[in-house]
Amino acid sequence: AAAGRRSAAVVQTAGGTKESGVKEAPLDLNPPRGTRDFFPDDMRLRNWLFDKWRRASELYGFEEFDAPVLESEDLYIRKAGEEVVGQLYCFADKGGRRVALRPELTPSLARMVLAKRGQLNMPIKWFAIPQCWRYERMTRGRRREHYQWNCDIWGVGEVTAEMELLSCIVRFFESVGIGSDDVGIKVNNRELLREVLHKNGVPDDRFAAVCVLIDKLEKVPLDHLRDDFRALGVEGSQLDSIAASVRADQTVDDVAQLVGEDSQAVKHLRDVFDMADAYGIADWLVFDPSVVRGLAYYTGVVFEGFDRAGELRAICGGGRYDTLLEMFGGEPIPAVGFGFGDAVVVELLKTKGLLPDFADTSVADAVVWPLAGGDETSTVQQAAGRVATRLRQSGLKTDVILENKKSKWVFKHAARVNAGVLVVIGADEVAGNEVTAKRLCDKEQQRVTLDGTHLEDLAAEWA
Ligand SMILES: OCc1cccc(Br)n1
Repeated sequence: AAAGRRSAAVVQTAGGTKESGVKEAPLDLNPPRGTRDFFPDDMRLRNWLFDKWRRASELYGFEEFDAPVLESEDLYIRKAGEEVVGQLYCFADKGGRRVALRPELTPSLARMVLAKRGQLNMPIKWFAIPQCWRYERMTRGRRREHYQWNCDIWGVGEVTAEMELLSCIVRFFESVGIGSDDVGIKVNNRELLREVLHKNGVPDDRFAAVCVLIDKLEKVPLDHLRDDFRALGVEGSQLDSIAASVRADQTVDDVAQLVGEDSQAVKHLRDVFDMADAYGIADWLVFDPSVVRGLAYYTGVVFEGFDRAGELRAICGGGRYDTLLEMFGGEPIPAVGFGFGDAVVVELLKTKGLLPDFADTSVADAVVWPLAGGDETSTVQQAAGRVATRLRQSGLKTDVILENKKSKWVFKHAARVNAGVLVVIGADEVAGNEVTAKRLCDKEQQRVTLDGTHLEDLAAEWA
């Protein structure tokens, strides 16, 4: 098709292809707006991050799962005014079905649990690293996709589930060199807000939508949201009292005075902080009654990782969502989980000088170089294929020089892929059923017979 753009455009039609002679616009070489290409250097960092996420998950006994990136739009139709729903990347497919690129993973997980209800060993401790999507007007220049590490525990109503998740997050941070002086985790309990709403006469069916608005208070002044609160029937002194209850500068004792020490919400919060020491995460946790997170379905403890320098957006977040299955017509199962995006944490690692250095990545242990170009090209290239196959079967990452290259190029390439040994095969070597192995760190070399496993042994030693 690119060739077609240079001469005459070749277009695919129902009856095949035809020359149209019409010059098409040059192909846009950028990825679609808001998306990223991952060239090998980018992929090395992504794989490194995902590996750290996977190791933390497996350390805590989570099992990996996944679901389609494309889901029925119905999974995300919620009326609480959430940003993630307002930015749904949705469309009608060729069958006229309303579908959406998943903006988050939890609804897919809920669908899977409901589908297998009664057949799953509970509790579920599952993790995934899905690519998630949103369709945001690019005026804000933000991404439309990110990879988000998710860990979820289903079937446990106890605070122990929250502790598993919070400490799993901390272990990840520690595994990449981030400490509790760099990052904290704000912890709150939406049940507090529910109790405050009850005290202020706000009907329970307004709870989710009020939480979504309260979440916006972090970025938007209360006066800018009064109309939205009024639309929910929350206004005047009632609103001021609710806004006062979520002020960040309060302790658990302060809110206990507000809602009563016998409050379940206060008890659950105290349990989290009381257990934090046992999990080695007390230094990381900060009570913050202003944190409610932006998802409508959270019902209990919520939490949010933040950089203590206050320069970045939330690093991760999550919470308890005990009634989500009711949204899908099922009997509720207690659940708690978090999402951890791949963007902010990389910014944090950059500012802390903690990004890994991949310069020494071993792309190949050995490079096999057939001295092609003469009458013997085919012979030496076949010999190279046999030698490379033997080395690969012995477990050595092996690259082959695929065309006639000058020595300077070959040595530069071998250095770029950080190979330890160069195996040279010319007509002489073929005739003697040998190869010449060169150790690249000091240029020591040996003629090695291809009989037996001498080559594999030496290459493994020199790789
Ligand atoms: O954090 C909300 C979100 C959802 C999907 C994609 C991106 Br980028 N961000």
